[in-house]
Amino acid sequence: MAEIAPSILAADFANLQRDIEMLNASEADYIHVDIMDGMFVPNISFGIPVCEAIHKHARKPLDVHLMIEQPDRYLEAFSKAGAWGLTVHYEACPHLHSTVQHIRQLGVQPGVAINPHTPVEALSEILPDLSLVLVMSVNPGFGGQKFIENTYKKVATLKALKEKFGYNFKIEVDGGVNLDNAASLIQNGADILVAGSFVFGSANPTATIADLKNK
Ligand SMILES: O=C(CO)[C@H](O)[C@H](O)COP(=O)(O)O
Ligand SMILES: [Fe+2]
Repeated sequence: MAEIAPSILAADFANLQRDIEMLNASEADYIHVDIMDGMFVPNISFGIPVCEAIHKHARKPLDVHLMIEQPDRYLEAFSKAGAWGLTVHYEACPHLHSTVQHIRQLGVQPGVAINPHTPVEALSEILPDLSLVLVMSVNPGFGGQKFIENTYKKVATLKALKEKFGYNFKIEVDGGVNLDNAASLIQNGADILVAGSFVFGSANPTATIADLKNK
């Protein structure tokens, strides 16, 4: 069984409060909040005021995924906007250790995300400092993409490192997650599954969250 983090990116933005209330009443463990700047990724999603608005109604921790360049500029603002966790991209952070320490100093759980082409081994020196490693199972920027199969191997490698060194970080998988790949992801070591379009595109999102949770 894994924890579930539905991605609000796939919600109906004109009915955000309604969709947050649905998540509050569901078996979701977190609300995944995708921030895209049109620079690190080609798409723009939403920013700090929307994160604040989500936080006002959410009764689940906000798992904030920053797909932005130079994220250090905005860590404090997202922390004040209610982030429980702040995940930055390895590919966007030349001073990753400093960025991670900054997140922790803000009292927020630090996470690092890796794109599909980035090997898990690139994180070896930072793993002891992390609460979360987010493995992108699609190229970041858009919901509704096809799951990349190589993700299983990366999750298994991370799990082996956790066991070998006794690290505490959770392994989160983000992109194209559905009921066809959830069980294998969990078997390979995933602790948290992000699902956007599979949840919000289903006829009964509450039941879909429960189905994913009970895998
Ligand atoms: O970070 C993301 C995209 O960059 C999203 O969290 C992810 O794509 C979730 O959406 P879906 O489940 O529809 O793939
Ligand atoms: Fe995400």
